[in-house]
Amino acid sequence: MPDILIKNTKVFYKNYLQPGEIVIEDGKIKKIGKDIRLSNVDRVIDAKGGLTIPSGIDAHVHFREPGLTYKEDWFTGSCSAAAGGITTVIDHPNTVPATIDRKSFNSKLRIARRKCIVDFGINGGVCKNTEKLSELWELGVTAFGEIFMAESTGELNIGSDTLNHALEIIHDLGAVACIHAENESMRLKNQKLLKDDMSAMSHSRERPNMCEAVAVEQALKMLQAHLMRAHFCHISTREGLGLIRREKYISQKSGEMNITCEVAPHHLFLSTKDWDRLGSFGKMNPPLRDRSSVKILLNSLNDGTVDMVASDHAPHLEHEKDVDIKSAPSGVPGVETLMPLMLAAVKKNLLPLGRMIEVTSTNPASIFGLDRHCKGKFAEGFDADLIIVNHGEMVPVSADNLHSKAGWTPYEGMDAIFPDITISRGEIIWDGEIVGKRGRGKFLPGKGYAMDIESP
Ligand SMILES: NC(=O)N[C@@H](CC(=O)O)C(=O)O
Ligand SMILES: [Zn+2]
Ligand SMILES: [Zn+2]
Repeated sequence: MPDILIKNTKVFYKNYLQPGEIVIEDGKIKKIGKDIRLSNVDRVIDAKGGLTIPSGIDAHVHFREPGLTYKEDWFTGSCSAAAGGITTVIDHPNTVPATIDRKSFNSKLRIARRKCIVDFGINGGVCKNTEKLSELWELGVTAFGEIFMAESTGELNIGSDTLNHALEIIHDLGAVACIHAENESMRLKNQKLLKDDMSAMSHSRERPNMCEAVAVEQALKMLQAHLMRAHFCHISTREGLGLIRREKYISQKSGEMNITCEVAPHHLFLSTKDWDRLGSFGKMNPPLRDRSSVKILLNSLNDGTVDMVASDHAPHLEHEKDVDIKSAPSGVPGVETLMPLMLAAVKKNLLPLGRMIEVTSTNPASIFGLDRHCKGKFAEGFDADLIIVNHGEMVPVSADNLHSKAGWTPYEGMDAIFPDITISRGEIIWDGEIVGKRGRGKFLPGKGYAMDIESP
């Protein structure tokens, strides 16, 4: 018997927004159609004329567990995801311990399996552990990285020799390298020059546009040498993006390389203008950028140069952030507001709904191989990972309504459209409150997974 029939809804199907109905059975989309008559179904959801679209896949979160659970843990992080319409996350390795070998990977996996309410992948860390990368790959990491070219939370940054060596190994494994591109020596120089500048804006100056662009260029040179594919995390500048655009154009012609990139919502919806309002709460890496980069990021999301949006959900507590700009940790929470901000952007005609679905679901699934787990496609036979947006009205973001342990948001008061219902593999996990069970989230192993290697 089918589990759910969603009726009286609009779907984005075959490139059109059209009235439709969806039947869900055994966690999968069984049928998409119109006027579907079912004699027997467990539950009928009346979407009241609202939208039903794919839920989000957030390929860049820091859920902080193990080690930093006072900031976030797999349960609170995943509740935050569910309430914001995200049903798959990929966790990044700068936890304590960092996810850099069998032991740390297995312990993170055990915790996530016990606590996570959405489906998840785990990325492998890259530091001096180059001899451990193949074992991490076989354990089922989704991808490698973020690989830190400059200092950020967790001190996992590596020099160019190690990076080059690691890229070679990752290429041989057939895995994807995710790169945090900022140039460390330029940052260090600026840090010295700016040591007495206590303005919040000094963080943007310490890591200027060129700091990203130079690192992107360095990384691209290495990738060219290995003829390998890679993914750039949170690209934030017109200069960095310009280099990626050029590379994409050339490699598309030759078919030799395949570069993808993401932008973070804080680089799309905030800018250096927000330093005044946010102070040290606006500190993240790469930093807030001026309006000219912000505009280009949005255009590039529309024209296809930017492949996806990922939150870089990096929670720190209020009291940790509420200190001077130099002492504050970098990072802002964002997994719960990613889809709501994007839906509001669609409503404001900043991008079409179809493109939003591509950059929040289709593309992250294909880039990180989650399509083999039936993710990222609104089609019969694929996982029923959906959000229902009944009302679709714009509401101001309020930290009081969010589920992260961070307890604050850089988007306070900004327009957003939150999902009324989030469905993960056919189960309602959010309907105004969290109803998904702790530990229901499924581990989605990467392509290198050799099942027998994992310890019990
Ligand atoms: N973005 C940040 O400023 N911080 C991230 C790490 C990172 O993505 O660089 C964190 O984990 O806190
Ligand atoms: Zn980063
Ligand atoms: Zn990050």
